[in-house]
Amino acid sequence: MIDIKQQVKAEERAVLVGIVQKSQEEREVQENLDELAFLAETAGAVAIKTFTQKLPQPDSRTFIGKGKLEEVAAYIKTHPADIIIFDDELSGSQITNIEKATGVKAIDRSDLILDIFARRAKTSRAKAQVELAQYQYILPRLRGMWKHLERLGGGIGTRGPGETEIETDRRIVRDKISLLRKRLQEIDKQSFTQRKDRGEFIRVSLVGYTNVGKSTIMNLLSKSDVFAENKLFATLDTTTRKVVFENTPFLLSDTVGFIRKLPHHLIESFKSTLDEVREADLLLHVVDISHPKYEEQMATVNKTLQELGAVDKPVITVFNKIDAYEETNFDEWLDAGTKQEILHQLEERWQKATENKAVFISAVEKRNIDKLRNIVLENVRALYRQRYPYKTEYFF
Ligand SMILES: Nc1nc2c(ncn2[C@@H]2O[C@H](COP(=O)(O)OP(=O)(O)OP(=O)(O)O)[C@@H](O)[C@H]2O)c(=O)[nH]1
Ligand SMILES: [Mg+2]
Repeated sequence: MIDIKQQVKAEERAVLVGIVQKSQEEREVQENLDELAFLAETAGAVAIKTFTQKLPQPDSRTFIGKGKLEEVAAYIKTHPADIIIFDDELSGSQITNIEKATGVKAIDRSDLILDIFARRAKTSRAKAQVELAQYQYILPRLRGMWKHLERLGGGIGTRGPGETEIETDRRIVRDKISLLRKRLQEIDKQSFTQRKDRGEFIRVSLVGYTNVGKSTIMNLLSKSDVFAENKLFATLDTTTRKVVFENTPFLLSDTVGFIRKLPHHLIESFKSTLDEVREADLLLHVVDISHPKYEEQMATVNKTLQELGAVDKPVITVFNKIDAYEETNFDEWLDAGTKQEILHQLEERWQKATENKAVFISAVEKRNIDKLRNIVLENVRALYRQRYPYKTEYFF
C-alpha cells in the first residue's frame, strides 16, 4: 500500500503557489517562486502559472485562503494542469483539502526536492539515503494519504481504512526506516575505512548552493570528469580526487549542493555523504556572483554548514560566473559604472570582508583560474606546515 513513487512526471503542467508573510516583500516571494519553477523544471514539469497571496500565516485547513483556493481552482478549469506545487510544507489534511477543492494533485517543496533527489540518485548509498528521507517524510502523513486513496477509490459504500490498516502501514514504514538505517550504517563503515586510508593528505571540499559551478571547478582543478549541468542537484554523491599542484598533493572533494529550505530529513540522511565536508581541512565556498540572490544563498550555505557541524574551518570564497554578471544586482552601495568597474568594486568589498580569502573567477571562460590555484595552494601548504612541520617536501 505504501508508495514512494515519483510525484512529478515528465511534461506535467504545474501551477505554483506561495504566500507572502508579514515580514516579506512580494518581490522576495516571487524570487522564491522562480526558484521553485527551476526545481519543477528540473523534475521535468512545466510551470504554467504562479499565484501568491498576502497572509499573516498559512491557513491551517487549506494553506492559502478559501477565496484564493477557489481562484486557483477556477484557473485550472480553463487551463488544464496536472499538479499544484506549494513553496512551503503542507500537512496531510491541507493536501487532502486542496486536492478536494481543485481536483488536482498537490505537493510541496519538500516533496519536489525529494523527487529530484530520488530521480538523480545513482549509487546504492544515495538511493538508500533518499528512500530513508522519503519514508521519514511520509510517516506523519500516512493518515492523510489513506484519505486520499479512499477518495480516489470513490463510490458510495467503499469504506476507508480502519485504524488497523493505518497502524499496519505505520509499522511497515517504520520497519523500512530501520532497515535502511542499518544498510546505511554498513555503507558508512566501508567509506569510513576508505577515508582513513587516505592518510595524511590535507582535504579540501567544494561546498555551495546548488548549480553554482562546484563540479565545473572540480573538473578544472582536477582534470576529472564529474557530471555538471544546468539543473539543480546534478551531483548527489561525493567525488574525491587526489590533486597535485607544484608537488603539493591534496584531496579535493565535490559534493551535493545546498538549497533554501532543504528538507530536514534529507540533511539528516545525507549526513554521511557530507562527512567529507565535516572532516575537511579547508572549504572552498563557491558562490554564483551572477545570481541576484547570491548573498542569501551564501547565508543558506553557512547555515547548513553550521547544522552539519562543519564550522571553524578555514574558508576560501570562490565567486564564480563573473562572465555572466549583470548590473541587475540591487546593491545600492555600488557606484554606477561599467560592468567591469562594478565587479571590481564588488571584489574589493569581498576581499575586505573575507580578509583576502576570496577570488573572482569564471570557470567556464577559464578566467583567473591561476589565481584560484595559487590561493588554494598557499592555504593547503600553510595547513601542511601547521600539521607536519617536518614534512617539508609538501610545502617547498
Ligand atoms: N556562465 C557561467 N556558467 C557556469 C560557470 N561555471 C559553471 N557554469 C554553469 O553552471 C551550471 C551548473 O554547474 P555545475 O558545475 O553542475 O554546478 P554544481 O554547483 O556542481 O551544481 P549541483 O551539483 O547541481 O549542486 C552548468 O550549466 C555550468 O556550465 C561560469 O563560470 N560561468
Ligand atoms: Mg555538482
